[in-house]
Amino acid sequence: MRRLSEIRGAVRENRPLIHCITNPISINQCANTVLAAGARPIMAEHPAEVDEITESADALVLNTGNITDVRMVSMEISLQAAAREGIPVVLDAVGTACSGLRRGFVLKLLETAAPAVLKGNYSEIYALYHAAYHSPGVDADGELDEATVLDAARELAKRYGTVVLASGKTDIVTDGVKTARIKNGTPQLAAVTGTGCMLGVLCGVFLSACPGMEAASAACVMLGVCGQLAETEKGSGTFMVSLLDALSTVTDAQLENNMSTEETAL
Ligand SMILES: Nc1ncnc2c1ncn2[C@@H]1O[C@H](COP(=O)(O)OP(=O)(O)OP(=O)(O)O)[C@@H](O)[C@H]1O
Ligand SMILES: Cc1ncsc1CCO
Repeated sequence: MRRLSEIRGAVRENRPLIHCITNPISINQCANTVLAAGARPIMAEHPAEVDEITESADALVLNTGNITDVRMVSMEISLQAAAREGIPVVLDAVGTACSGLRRGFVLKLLETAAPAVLKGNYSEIYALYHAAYHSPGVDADGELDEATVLDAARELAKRYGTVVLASGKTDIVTDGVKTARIKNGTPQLAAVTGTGCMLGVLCGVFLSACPGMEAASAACVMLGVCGQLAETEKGSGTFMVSLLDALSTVTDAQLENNMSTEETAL
């Protein structure tokens, strides 16, 4: 992986604009995550303005956590604008394991234009590969093992010509040939809502500075290490505040010293 310090330095210098069409559950913590990383968020979603806004952005993040008719139209318009202008896209496939509507919509977007990064938790990525798989809710099904998800992620990466990020206890990032496993993190990240969405916007931030494999791996290291630094016995509220504190204050040395990654080429 290119040095995380170089990627972060480029972000802080360029202050990229990150257009996010996302869900109201985690929208505020996502905007703050983008700011903490040194970039600028814009969370616009009106269909009549998103073409213009995507056109002026440095990366686009589409998150299906709370799709509505309006957001679906806006995401299609923005995806077309990004493809036309060569703007990198993260497609965060939230809820694809629990809803046929979302699954069909994400597959349609994937056919329209390959995103730089296709992201989801283990269940969401597996559901995009295996049509019959279903799991209730937006959290990952604890029964899915890493090897099974890695196979699905590799196949999806090859099929759509994208980088796939499957998040979980060990995050998997693959382009279908090379694979990175990031072992940073804490179970507290899964005990508060929206940390997967935060991971998605961090991918968008880093995509403005480097290609998909590096951007997705850097995002996993950043969120995972900051989660470790934020660990607390006080509870979920304090953890979320400490996580944002860590995202905005973490040093390159802390990231280098705490990162736990393995890279393999098939
Ligand atoms: N058991 C765990 N141990 C360590 N880190 C974890 C664990 N579970 C999840 N994480 C980390 O939490 C972050 C979010 O991943 P997760 O797979 O929980 O997302 P998600 O299910 O999409 O979350 P949400 O739906 O709440 O946005 C990632 O950085 C991941 O590495
Ligand atoms: C709880 C929840 N429901 C839809 S999106 C979301 C935030 C985490 O994905």
